[in-house]
Amino acid sequence: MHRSKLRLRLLLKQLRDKREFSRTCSVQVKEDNTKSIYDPESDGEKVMERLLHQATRYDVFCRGHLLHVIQMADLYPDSKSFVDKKMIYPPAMVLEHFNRFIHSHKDRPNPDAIRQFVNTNFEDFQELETYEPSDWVPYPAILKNIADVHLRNWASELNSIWKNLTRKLTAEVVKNPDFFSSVIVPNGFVVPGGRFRELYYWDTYWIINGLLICDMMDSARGMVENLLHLVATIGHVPNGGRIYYEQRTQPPLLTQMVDSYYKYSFDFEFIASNINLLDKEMEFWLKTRTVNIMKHGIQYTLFRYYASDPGPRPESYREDLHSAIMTEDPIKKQERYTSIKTAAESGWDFSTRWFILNGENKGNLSNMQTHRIVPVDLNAFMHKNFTLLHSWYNKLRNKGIMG
Ligand SMILES: OC[C@H]1O[C@H](O[C@H]2O[C@H](CO)[C@@H](O)[C@H](O)[C@H]2O)[C@H](O)[C@@H](O)[C@@H]1O
Repeated sequence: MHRSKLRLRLLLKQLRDKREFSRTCSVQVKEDNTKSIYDPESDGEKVMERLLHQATRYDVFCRGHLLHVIQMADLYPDSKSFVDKKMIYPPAMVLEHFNRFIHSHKDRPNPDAIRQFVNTNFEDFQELETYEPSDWVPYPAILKNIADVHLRNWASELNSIWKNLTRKLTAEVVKNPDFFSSVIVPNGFVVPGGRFRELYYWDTYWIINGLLICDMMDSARGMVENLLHLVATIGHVPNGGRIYYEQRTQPPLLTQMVDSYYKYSFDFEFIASNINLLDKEMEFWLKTRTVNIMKHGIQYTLFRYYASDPGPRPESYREDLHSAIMTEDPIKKQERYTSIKTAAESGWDFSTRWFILNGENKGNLSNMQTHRIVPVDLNAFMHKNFTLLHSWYNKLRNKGIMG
C-alpha cells in the first residue's frame, strides 16, 4: 500500500480510537479535526500534515489516547512522574510514534512495551534550577524583634529555607516550551517542595507574605508578576505552573497578594499598571464560577469552585479513573471527575467539608460534591478582592488617572 495512505489509515484509526475513548472517558476530541479527514475530496497527505502540525503538548500531557495508555499502564508510583517528563521529539512526532506503536501492538501493548515506548520518547529533565535570590539577607530586620532566643533561631532557620526552595526555569525550557508541561513565567519563584516542583497559586500568597517579612520585596514582586503574567496569557491564574493545571484555578488571592506587596512598598504605580489584570481575574470568576441562590425571595449571586473540564486529572489519571470506575453513566462519571477536580481547585483537596449525603454534610469520598457547595471562605476572599479594587479605583479616579 502507498506509504501516505498507510499513514492516513493510522491517523483515521487514531481518531476512531479517540472517539471511542471519549465516549468511555469523556475526554474531549477536537471535532473540526475529524471533519475534513472524512471528506473524500480532501488530499489525505495534506490533511495528515495539518493534523500532525496541529498536535501540541496538550495532546500529549493533558488529554487523549497516549495519556490514557501510558497512565493506565501503572509505570510509576506517582502518576505525576509521567506528565512532568520532557518529550525527546516535538509533540506531533511523539504522537506519530505512538500511532505506529499502538498499531504494531494491535492496540494491546503490554506494560513493558509501554515503558519502552516512554523511554524512547520521553526523558527526565531538570526543568528548574536553584538560585540564591539577590535580595536574600541572613539577618532580616524581623529577627531583632524576636526576644526569645529559640524562636529567633527558628525564624533564622526558616529564613534560610528560601534559598533551598527558590527556582527559575532553565534556558532550555524557556527556549523550547513545546517539549515540556511547564508553563513559562518571567521571574523566579518559590516552590512548595517535594513532588510539587512548580509554582502554586494559593501557596504563593503565604510565600510572598513570608518573603515580605524577610525583607525580600523584589522576590515577592517577581512572584506577583508571574501570576499577573498568567492572567494576561491564560485569562486566569491556573492551579499551578503546569499546562495540566490550566483548567483549574485555586483560591483567588492574587489581589490580596498585590495588597500585601503595596503595604510594604507603598508602590501605588504597581497597582495602577496592573489593575486591569486584577479586574480580568475577577471577570473570570464572575463568568465561570458563580451560582444564583434564592433566599427569602431575594436572588444572590455567590461564588463556588467549579472545574468541569472533561476526564480525570492528568497528573492523577489512574487514581481518578479508578475512583469513577463503578459509575457507568457517562454523565455521572464526569460529575465524579468534576467533583475531584473542583476539590483540587479549592486547595483543600479531599476534605470532609465537601461531602454531601442526603442533604447533610456526611458520608465519605464517594459523596464528595465540591461544586454543589458555596464555600463561605471563597466568598469572603471575593468580597475582600472587590473591596480592595473599589478603593484602588477610587484612588486612581481621585488622582485623575482614571475617568
Ligand atoms: O502545595 C501545593 C498544593 O498541594 C496540594 O494540591 C496539589 O496536589 C494535589 C494532588 O496531586 C492536586 O490535586 C492539586 O491540584 C494540587 O494543587 C494541596 O492540596 C494544595 O492546597 C496545595 O496548593
